[in-house]
Amino acid sequence: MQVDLGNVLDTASAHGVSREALDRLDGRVAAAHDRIERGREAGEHGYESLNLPNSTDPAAIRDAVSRFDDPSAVVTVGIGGSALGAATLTDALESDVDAYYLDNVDPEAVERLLDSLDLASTVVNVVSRSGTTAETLANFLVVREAMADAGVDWADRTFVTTGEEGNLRDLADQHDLPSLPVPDGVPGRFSVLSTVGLAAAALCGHDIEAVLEGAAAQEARLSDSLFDSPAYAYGAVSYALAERGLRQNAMMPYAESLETFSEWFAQLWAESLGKDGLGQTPLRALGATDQHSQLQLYRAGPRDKLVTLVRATEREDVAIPETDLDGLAYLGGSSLGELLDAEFEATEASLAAAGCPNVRIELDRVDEYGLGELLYAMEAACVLYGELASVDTFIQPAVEWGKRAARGLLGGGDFEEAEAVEEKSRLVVE
Ligand SMILES: O=P(O)(O)OC[C@H]1O[C@](O)(CO)[C@@H](O)[C@@H]1O
Repeated sequence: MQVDLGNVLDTASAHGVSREALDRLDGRVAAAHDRIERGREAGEHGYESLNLPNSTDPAAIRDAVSRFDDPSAVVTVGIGGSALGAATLTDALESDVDAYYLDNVDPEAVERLLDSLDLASTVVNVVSRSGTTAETLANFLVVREAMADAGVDWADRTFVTTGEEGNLRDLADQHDLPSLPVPDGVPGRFSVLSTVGLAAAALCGHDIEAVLEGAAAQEARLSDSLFDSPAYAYGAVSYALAERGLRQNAMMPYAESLETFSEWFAQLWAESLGKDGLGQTPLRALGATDQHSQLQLYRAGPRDKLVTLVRATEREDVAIPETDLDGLAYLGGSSLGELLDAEFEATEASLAAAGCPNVRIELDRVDEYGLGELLYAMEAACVLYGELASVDTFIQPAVEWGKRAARGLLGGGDFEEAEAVEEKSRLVVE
């Protein structure tokens, strides 16, 4: 995996992040790296996430899921970090096992999915670090009843990943369900390289060892200089641009297989760095598709964005047939992959020509190893950004208000937030 900052330097006159500015910042990167390494050594909350390539035991995961041989489908019931990491892996990789995610409580979508499945050959993979998340537990209760109604022994088809305490742990112990622990010190959004993200991947037959090897390769590149570590180069330049007002980051992979990766990145970047009025808002885009929807804004709208372009340099390809249609000869005989690469490079240059900084991230392939590299590098980039911005990267207190309000509205307790919902002003125009 490589990170190319060239277009940031080429647009320095528009935002000030020049080579000299990066050289000055590199001193702070060294201090931040030192802090991160001390946190990793001590197994501190959050920093422990960066030890996962070496601490996760793929054999234990394989052993735990081995009872489910040859499922037709795996339904992961989890939300946020308890779904997005696994989904990034299974949505990017091919498998004979269909992987689905119940990471929302939309009744129509849940019913549609359950009606479409052969529940007798489906594995239900319930994941919750806290074991108390309302959406996850509600969905699981619905899935469990659907299985019972279909005459399927749900306890025989359910696998759990959760903490030592919580409703889900109680339920797993009560019914002696096969389970895996979530690792200590690893926040949800940093848990893809653990039992949380890898159980579903193992159930779908993916090479989870290769995912960890790719991650370990980027772990080995962490150093006290951004010029030696692709992860730190990305984290440092994103921070430096945000400090200069570019507080939006459009993650734009040029691979359909990486679309879910952008969702995973959005949680990582938003929930980790969105604090104290700071942060960098992640935008989700897809190349080449969003050249035809969002690029106008990126080039000619507010000068407040970094665009991150991601691609794989090796992939399957499809030839474009020769044609005698007028004006299309330039396409005939080339391939969709060549066209996609031309679009990628043209968009990169078009952004730079408009003074919009962009970073190129290149993987060899979208495979287990490449995904391991990418996921780990983005996590390390986020941790470094958090250090440079002096925010607590590993907490997310702002999400609790809404949870209390929703619970109060459902009679799950006396929460002042629920009252605030009731007191909302109304100016309805219809
Ligand atoms: O794994 P859990 O505890 O169910 O939490 C799910 C998600 O909800 C959050 O706590 C936010 O509400 C995320 O940080 C987390 O990834």
